[in-house]
Amino acid sequence: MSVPADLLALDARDPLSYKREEFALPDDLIYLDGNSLGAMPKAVAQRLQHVLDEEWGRQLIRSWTGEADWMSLPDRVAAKIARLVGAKPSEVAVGDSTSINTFKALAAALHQTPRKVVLTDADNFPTDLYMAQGLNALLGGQLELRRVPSDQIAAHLTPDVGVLLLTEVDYRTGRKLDMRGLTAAAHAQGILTVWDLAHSAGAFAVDLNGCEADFAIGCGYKYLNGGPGAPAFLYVAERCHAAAPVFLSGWMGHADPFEMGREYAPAAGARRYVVGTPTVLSLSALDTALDVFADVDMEVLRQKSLSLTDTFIRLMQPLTQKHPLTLATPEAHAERGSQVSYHHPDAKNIMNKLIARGIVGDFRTPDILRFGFTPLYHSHADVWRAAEGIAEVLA
Ligand SMILES: Cc1ncc(COP(=O)(O)O)c(C=O)c1O
Ligand SMILES: Nc1ccccc1C(=O)C[C@H](N)C(=O)O
Repeated sequence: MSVPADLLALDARDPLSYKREEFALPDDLIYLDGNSLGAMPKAVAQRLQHVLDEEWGRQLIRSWTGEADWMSLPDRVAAKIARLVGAKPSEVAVGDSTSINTFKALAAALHQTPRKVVLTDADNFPTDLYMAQGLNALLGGQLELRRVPSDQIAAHLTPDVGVLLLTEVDYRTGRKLDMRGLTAAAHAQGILTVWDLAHSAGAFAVDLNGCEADFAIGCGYKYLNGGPGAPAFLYVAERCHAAAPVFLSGWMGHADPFEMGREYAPAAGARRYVVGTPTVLSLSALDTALDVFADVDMEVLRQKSLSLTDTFIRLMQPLTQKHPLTLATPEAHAERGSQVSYHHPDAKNIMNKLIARGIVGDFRTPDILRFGFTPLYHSHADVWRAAEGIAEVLA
């Protein structure tokens, strides 16, 4: 069997098809895991070679301030991410991991309210829960981490809740929450919001300012393609800066680090949330990876993402009749991120077989088969080939 004509026609008029060329991806692989580790933009290799040979190798310490200007690299990367998440450049700080930024955001948010309850999704990504637990230990156990199923969040926005900590797109099911509606409902009860955009940033247009979000965090190595362990980001709405203290007050977030003053004084804007020395190699990789988005209209990207996931769900539908396979991802576009997941009792074994055939997705406990779609490098033909391979493995 070969790729059906209707899918080839969709690919023929795909406005993003030229983007595939910008990525180094093995031809014999259908890589459906850009939601865990994004593929490598080819330009990153050249950029890193330049950083090694010239910026580090020849210019050495002069690169902190010279042409390379490593000191401002976090801010330059922040400006590129800000465009993708609907924020002002001065509201985004780049560096550290998502986990650490979750700690910064949660600590700063809790400081702005006398309330002690953190409301979260019971199935939130583990690190979000763990960071809240660690912060609670630091605060002497005064917090209550209240976990409820995601469809009951709205009903639990009660006046004792101080902070709402949510991941916009669920890493297991791919279900997308209504960030605008939940943020407004939280604010109506005097609750601050911390949104984890790990599976949102770079997957579709995020509108933090439009949603009046207070705090957000996100990953650099998933849909932003910044490479393994890429720096993460923290968003703090401008109106929260004055009241959001910098607890991890490192010298690189100081207003004038080389003044070497004895007292901490925050830098302007979100730069204050940068802690220590910028990780230049990984920041450089992320900086160049973000250039892939420079000419991309995020609405066009979203339309293609939905077309890919719609196609996958349609092609998989007959398999759900024949096998103990059930769709875990909402079919409504407004409730879907850029991944599609299924429950299957033998999910782990099936995913291992798929990976052995070059169809790379994820198994997630307890029974989830997860497939991530990346409009920058997937075609509808890839979706069809993936579904064919899955059908053969299930058979
Ligand atoms: C929702 C979510 N938050 C956070 C993380 C990861 O955080 P970190 O980069 O600190 O490992 C992930 C994935 O690893 C994730 O899916
Ligand atoms: N950072 C990683 C390191 C190793 C293996 C996976 C990850 C992931 O990012 C997993 C991802 N957060 C997920 O949604 O499952």
